[in-house]
Amino acid sequence: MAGDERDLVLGTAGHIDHGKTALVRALTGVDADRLPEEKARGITIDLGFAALDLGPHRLALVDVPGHERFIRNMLAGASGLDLALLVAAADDSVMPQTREHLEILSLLDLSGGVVVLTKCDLADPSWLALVEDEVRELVRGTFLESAEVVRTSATSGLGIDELKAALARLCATAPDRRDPGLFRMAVDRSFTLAGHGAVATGTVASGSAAVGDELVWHPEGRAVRVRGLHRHGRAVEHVGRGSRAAVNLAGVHHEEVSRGQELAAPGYLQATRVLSVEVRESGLAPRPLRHRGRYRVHLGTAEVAATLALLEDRPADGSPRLAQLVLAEPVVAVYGQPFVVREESPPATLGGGRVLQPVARRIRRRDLATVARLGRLRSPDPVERMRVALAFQGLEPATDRALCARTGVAVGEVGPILDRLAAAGELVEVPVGPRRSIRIPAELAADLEDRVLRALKRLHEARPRQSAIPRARIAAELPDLPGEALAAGLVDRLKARGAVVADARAAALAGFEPRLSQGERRLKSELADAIRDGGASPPDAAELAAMGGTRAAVVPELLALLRDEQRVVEVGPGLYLDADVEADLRRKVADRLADGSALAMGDLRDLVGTTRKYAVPLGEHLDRIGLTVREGDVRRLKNSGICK
Ligand SMILES: Nc1nc2c(ncn2[C@@H]2O[C@H](COP(=O)(O)OP(=O)(O)OP(=O)(O)O)[C@@H](O)[C@H]2O)c(=O)[nH]1
Repeated sequence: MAGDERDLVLGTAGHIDHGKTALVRALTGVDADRLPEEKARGITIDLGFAALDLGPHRLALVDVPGHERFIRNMLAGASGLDLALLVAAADDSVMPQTREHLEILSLLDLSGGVVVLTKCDLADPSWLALVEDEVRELVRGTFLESAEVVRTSATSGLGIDELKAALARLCATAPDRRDPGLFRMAVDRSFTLAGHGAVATGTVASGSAAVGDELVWHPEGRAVRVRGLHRHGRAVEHVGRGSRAAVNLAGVHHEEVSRGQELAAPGYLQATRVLSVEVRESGLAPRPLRHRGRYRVHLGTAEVAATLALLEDRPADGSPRLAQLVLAEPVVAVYGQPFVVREESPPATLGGGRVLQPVARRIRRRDLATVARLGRLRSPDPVERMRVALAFQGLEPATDRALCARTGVAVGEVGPILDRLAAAGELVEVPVGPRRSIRIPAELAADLEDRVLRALKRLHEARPRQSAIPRARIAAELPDLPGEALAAGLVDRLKARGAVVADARAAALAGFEPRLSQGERRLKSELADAIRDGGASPPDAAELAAMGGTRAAVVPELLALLRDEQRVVEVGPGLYLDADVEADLRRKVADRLADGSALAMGDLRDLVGTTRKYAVPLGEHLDRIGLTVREGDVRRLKNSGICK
């Protein structure tokens, strides 16, 4: 939400027992430790939630566990945070999970926060000054470098008002996160509500949802309906970005819903097992990331086993490397989404990064051109990212919503960017079906056109006697193209720039001339003569083949050549009439039927002076070309004017 009223998500971070939960209670009055075991042991095991109104701003507080063993729960809570509340207890100072949480929040790309020295009632001022120095040293060079440091005591109430004031200042000044405009929520908890069914809770990462909306439940990809909504415990009609939401779902059983799954607007996300990413090593990592290393990847609220495929060597400056994550289970992600890489045993946070391709194919390290293209997705320029995403997309159609997920461009800006690219000639429209077309990068269209030209060249070489190649045959030569419409569209583009000559049926490279031997040329004119001399009773296929003698095999090609030269007309399978004879036939039939009369088969036979053997296919030919229509045993003129 822009301007002076905002919904933001703030997460606690810090070592076990450093007073995170007590601080949340002091700020909001809510005990975020809700599990009986948490209360019994006095530690946070899973995520706790509370809301804090700060004047015009509303903060959703996520309280995370500090214990090392529950770091995966911390990671689930840390996804989707805008701001951090990093705590260090005054009597304990900086401890291992203070460092690890800070590192994880840095990897997750948080924009800011407040540092809190808790339990200040337990330390004297000189000690406090030392702890504050240590904490300031810790955050140097991180996103909290310029964060305010506030001293508090949950026991005495010291500093709680100052902390609220600091948080209000932070809400007012934190940079706006761009909202792609489509609903998305990672599920962090699910339960059943008697009489209402499944409820999934989470932090709304983007967009908004209203009661009655249809959403998709991922990674299953099933449609579900929003039956009811709660925001911070109150029934509401809709929830938006930055809210803690409980979504009552129709269409799914609560036992099926679990942490790590997501709810999203239809058409937005697509489940995948391969993500292209950029990844960097954590400064705290005890060992480097390995190519083909098996790790745990934390993405959203999901935690999935994955193999890391590094696509680049380690850059000297420590900047992130291009890589792919091959996941053991499908996940959903969007462009730019941060993730963390950990190892189970011994447990350690090794690194993290952001997603560049939320749906990817495997890329080989030695495929340098593709690796370089992937690198271009790092661009801060949305137009460049769109270009690259479309190049990767190739011929697969993508909706604006899918492109939004793949580029991080807000859904409303996708169309205008595509229009701009099309206007600049960078995108061209090609047909992919009878009434469907897609826009593809001009570069890809040029590559495809090149492939059509090469296919035509191959086909001409294989059929030197054929003046043109049927469009269907050209399409068959490029089996990976989706459907004949695309091949036909590419032929038309080539025709428009004069590289091929084509009609509705067939195409040839511009300047191609069929090549015939002397004997073949002679045979061709003999065939033409025989067909002409046969009049309306020309030689049939067997007779024509017999004329070929030892060259019988090339007869069909020579006939096709005569047809392409419009010297003969194929009136039935293997049955050719001289072009003049065929025109004469049409004229005679048209004249005869001009008065609306009907023509029986015997009449047609007598009219053109042939036998029944020929009259039947001739009649069918006249129907096929639209001159006549058959009504039972007779034919009538379909409409006038066809016969010229
Ligand atoms: N004296 C004093 N004790 C505090 C203060 N804040 C918390 N404590 C105590 O410190 C202990 C741990 O506090 P929690 O708030 O549960 O700590 P936590 O960081 O949430 O712990 P985990 O979530 O399990 O990591 C509890 O016994 C609290 O009563 C404080 O300001 N002063």
